[in-house]
Amino acid sequence: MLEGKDIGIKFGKRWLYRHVNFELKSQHVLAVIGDNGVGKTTLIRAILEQQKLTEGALTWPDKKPVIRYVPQERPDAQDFPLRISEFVSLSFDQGIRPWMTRAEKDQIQHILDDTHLVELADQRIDQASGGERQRSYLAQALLVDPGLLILDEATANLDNIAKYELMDVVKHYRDHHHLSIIMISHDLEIIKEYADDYLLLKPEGSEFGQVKDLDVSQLEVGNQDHA
Ligand SMILES: Nc1ncnc2c1ncn2[C@@H]1O[C@H](COP(=O)(O)OP(=O)(O)OP(=O)(O)O)[C@@H](O)[C@H]1O
Repeated sequence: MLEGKDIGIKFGKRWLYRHVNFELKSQHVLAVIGDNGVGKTTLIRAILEQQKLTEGALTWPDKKPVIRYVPQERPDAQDFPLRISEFVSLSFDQGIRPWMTRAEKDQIQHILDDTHLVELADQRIDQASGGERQRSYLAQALLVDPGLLILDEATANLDNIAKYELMDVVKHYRDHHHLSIIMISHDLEIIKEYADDYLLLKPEGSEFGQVKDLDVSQLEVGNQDHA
């Protein structure tokens, strides 16, 4: 669904990387990995058309899908005393209509159910736990039924139970809603469990392949569990 061909990004005189090649297959999970500062988020910004490539191209062989981006933390979510159900519903474009239709309410209910948030629907998001907040960001992203979901270190601050809970929801949507996923992660266990392919970014030459063939010895030791 997405092809990156000979991508290079340069800031000033410094190349972050050159000759980056990868492919995101439909309903696959692509893990983008690499050391801190190598340019993982910059590549995501390029996919979101917020960053120009210096060379190479990103192409969508079919129609470009609806894309939703889930970051590690959303400081804006903390600024308003919204209930989780209200936060999730912000994805709807209601225009000037202040109420939700029956169909929209049903969709919210469905997504809250899938993300295990039904009992927390009236909880304020600024008072929710890290795992509950991440599931709320995910629910908001999934509400519009995207074709591509981008997770930017979405599990980095979560404990073992919460991160597997979150990724199981993502996996369910991948399997049942024709969803493809790009995830930035430093967590090798999560990558091995949930990702199909990997793109290892390195200034001296990037590598794309299947996770089952990933040689973990070349990754920075101790970098797995933090952002
Ligand atoms: N607009 C910009 N102008 C100049 N330099 C930039 C710009 N955007 C990013 N950089 C630099 O590019 C490098 C890569 O940043 P990026 O955030 O993409 O790395 P990352 O791999 O996501 O890092 P981390 O794992 O720490 O989140 C950094 O050195 C950053 O300072």
